[in-house]
Amino acid sequence: MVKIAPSILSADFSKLGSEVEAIDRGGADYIHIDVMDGHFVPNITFGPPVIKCIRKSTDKVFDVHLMIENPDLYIEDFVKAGADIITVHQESSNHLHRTIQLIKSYGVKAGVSLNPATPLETIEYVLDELDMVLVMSVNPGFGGQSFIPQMKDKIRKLSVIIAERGLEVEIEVDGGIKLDNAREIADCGADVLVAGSAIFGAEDVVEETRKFKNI
Ligand SMILES: O=C(CO)[C@H](O)[C@H](O)COP(=O)(O)O
Ligand SMILES: [Fe+2]
Repeated sequence: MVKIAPSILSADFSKLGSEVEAIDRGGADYIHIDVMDGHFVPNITFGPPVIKCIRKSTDKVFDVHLMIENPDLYIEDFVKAGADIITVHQESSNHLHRTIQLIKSYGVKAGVSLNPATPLETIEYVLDELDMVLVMSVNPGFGGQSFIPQMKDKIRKLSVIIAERGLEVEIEVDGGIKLDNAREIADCGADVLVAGSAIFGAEDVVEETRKFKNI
């Protein structure tokens, strides 16, 4: 069954604890946490202190999506704050293999994310080191953008590569996922669907999370 990872990027930050409790109650598998530094992407969100605070609100898996430059400098801080999966961008690391080893050295899961324009070939030689590949289906930086349709082909191709190589790497897809395209994206081979504005923009966040779980 496809996993659902609501992105707190679109939550009401003035009540972040109760927003996280709501997606937990709705059946979220992962809590997707978007960290932006104003350099790698043209937006700034939050860092380890905020993550440490919301760690008290749920036991669910913290799926931390780092959209930052020099990620190696901050991995330890995110682990200490409560991250379970740490995903870095392929485009943000000069020594991606080293960054992946660093993440795994702390006993947490390692993911690599690809911007829409970045080919799958760029992770060919690190794929067997990974727990997750995060396929960005919008250009990172903001919630509420539209799904880029060409990413369906990318998800399908990645799914075939993972199966052919006999790997256990989850495919997470992030950006522009709504109730009306979620099934189709899952059918392309996605294991985890991120949804931010679609869930937190709804009247009833618990109910909307449940609807995603039931697609
Ligand atoms: O990483 C992200 C943006 O860079 C977000 O996780 C993503 O965009 C989710 O928001 P939405 O579901 O509203 O598109
Ligand atoms: Fe994200």
